[in-house]
Amino acid sequence: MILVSDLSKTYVLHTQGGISIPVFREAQLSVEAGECVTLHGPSGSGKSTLLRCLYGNCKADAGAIMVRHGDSYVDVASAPPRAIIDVRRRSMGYVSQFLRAIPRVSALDVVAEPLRATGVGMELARARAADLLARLRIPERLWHLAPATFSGGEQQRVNIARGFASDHPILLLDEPTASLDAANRAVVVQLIEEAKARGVALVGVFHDDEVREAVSSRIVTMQPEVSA
Ligand SMILES: Nc1ncnc2c1ncn2[C@@H]1O[C@H](COP(=O)(O)OP(=O)(O)OP(=O)(O)O)[C@@H](O)[C@H]1O
Repeated sequence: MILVSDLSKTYVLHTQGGISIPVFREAQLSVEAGECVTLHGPSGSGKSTLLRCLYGNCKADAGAIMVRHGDSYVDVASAPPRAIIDVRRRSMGYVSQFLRAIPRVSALDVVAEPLRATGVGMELARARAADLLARLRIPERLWHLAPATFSGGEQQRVNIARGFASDHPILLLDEPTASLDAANRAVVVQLIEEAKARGVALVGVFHDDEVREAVSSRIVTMQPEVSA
């Protein structure tokens, strides 16, 4: 589902004297349907940067990121924005650490939106959204409110529900359980297991050792690059 080859990334801090921060060099990664590959390594080793490159949010300097999109592949590292938007709509979801709350849109519709974008009717999309919000223990009285005023943990759970509501065959998870309690972490582990069973290819970063052990089909270790 994903094939990363020879991917290199160095950040250049143009506003700070052009200092270079090498993050990874000629990184390789492949992810099959039905597995959850975990990126693991010390803080600063580039886990989030690699996830952002996979999603097309961060431009690599060299290399390719072939992502399965319908019957063909798109190289996210070089594709035009229009192609990346289509990959995100139909093939690849992303659960970031923080919810980007949209003013005045209810939690239910925030969660239903990715499904609506793939052509699913409002009623079905909202029913699926309600099911996920209930599983993630968001009280029903909050479903019709915009999540901007929700607690950090509630916002994160809405974000997770949004990621898992869609039927994307690829899902990227950037520390989805960072501010959750044990009961909610267990729900996320369950959702990941169900996604694997449906054949979804997942790539994730999990700081929680127990969650990482529970969900990982494979663990890929990343090491910080040393400046030349
Ligand atoms: N937007 C950016 N501009 C410049 N440098 C950045 C940027 N984002 C990350 N970095 C640098 O790149 C390196 C890798 O950061 P990244 O966030 O990918 O690491 P990580 O392994 O996810 O870390 P953590 O476990 O702490 O979240 C770090 O040294 C960081 O300072």
